[in-house]
Amino acid sequence: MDPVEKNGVIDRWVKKHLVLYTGATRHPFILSIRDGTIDFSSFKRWLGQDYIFVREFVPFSASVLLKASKNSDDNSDMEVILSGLASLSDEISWFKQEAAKWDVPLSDVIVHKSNQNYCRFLESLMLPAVEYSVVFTALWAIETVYQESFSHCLEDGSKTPPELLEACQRWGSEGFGEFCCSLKKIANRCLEKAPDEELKKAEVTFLRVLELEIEFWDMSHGGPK
Ligand SMILES: Cc1ncc(CNC=O)c(N)n1
Repeated sequence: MDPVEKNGVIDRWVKKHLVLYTGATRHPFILSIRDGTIDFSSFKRWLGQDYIFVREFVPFSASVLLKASKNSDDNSDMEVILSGLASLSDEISWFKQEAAKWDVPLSDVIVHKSNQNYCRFLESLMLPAVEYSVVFTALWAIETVYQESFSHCLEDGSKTPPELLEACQRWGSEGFGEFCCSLKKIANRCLEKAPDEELKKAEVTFLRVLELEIEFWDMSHGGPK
């Protein structure tokens, strides 16, 4: 493929896989937050499981940072990833505080199968052999699903319960949106230079993230286990 055709790879993939993308970013769980019908027990289930996920997401982000320091041709990549890592520290504190507020005991959360699958997938991406463009695509997709989902709950006309506004602002804020925009630019730059085979791998990884995000929402939204 010539370089011109590869421009805006991410936008092309989002368009090409719009049904799955929308499935992840407009999931019934998110729509129930937005229309105020959410069952708080679902939110609590999500909170406990996401705390475990985020703890696994830290070493994943660190592995992307390590790959940036070795492979990237642009120094600013590292700064973007580092700022993401720094906010994860704050995020872990938030989860603990929020869990206390909702009486969710984080010490004895049983890891749900869907969460376990997702964490295993992150582990597989941490292997040194996985290309920078592939892991960066995953990083962009993971963050963007949350950004698109939670910002939807803050739009005009949404009836998000006040108790959940803080959670929505964490990922739905303008600042997080800008962060995702920076991730997208870097992902596009890496993908433009990637050989076709690597590009294919990155696309498959993108689709896998979307599936895993949908399963994660399903787990939160579903009835008691
Ligand atoms: C399942 C899942 N996907 C994406 C995010 C957002 N990234 C870090 O917080 C998250 N917390 N949980």
